[in-house]
Amino acid sequence: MPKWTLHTEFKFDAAHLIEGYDGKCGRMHGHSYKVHLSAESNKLNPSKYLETSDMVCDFRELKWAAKDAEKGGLDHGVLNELVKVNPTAERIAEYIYKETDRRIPEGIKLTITVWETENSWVEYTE
Ligand SMILES: Nc1nc2c(c(=O)[nH]1)N=C([C@H](O)[C@H](O)COP(=O)(O)OP(=O)(O)OP(=O)(O)O)CN2
Ligand SMILES: [Zn+2]
Repeated sequence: MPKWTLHTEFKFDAAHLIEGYDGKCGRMHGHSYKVHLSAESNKLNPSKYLETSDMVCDFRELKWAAKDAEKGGLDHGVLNELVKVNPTAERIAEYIYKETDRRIPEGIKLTITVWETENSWVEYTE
């Protein structure tokens, strides 16, 4: 069976605090988040910008979170307001997974990796 795996990376800057955290991370502060996203599929699909079935999904659909928070993304946003859960790296990765999954065709296996700092990252998949 054929298999395609897309990989893309992007960055966004955002503020957050971890609610209930006993320490410095409980105060509002910022991170330059890096996100790596992979999308695996056994078939190709049409997309918003291409009618023929020649893409797993459009790279542009995978990178929505890099957009300005005022334009539907997470960049320069306050994550506590945007993601509606306690914005640990784990929850941010889960949020990006769910939001990306609903924008792309069915049958694509996503894996999301979020770096909160250069040395600390989390991977999320379902
Ligand atoms: N499992 C998790 N642990 C922590 C998270 C998280 O999202 N998941 N988040 C934080 C804080 O957001 C904090 O800002 C990051 O902490 P840290 O890795 O310590 O980053 P620093 O840049 O402050 O690193 P130092 O080595 O302390 O300078 C904490 N834990
Ligand atoms: Zn933090």
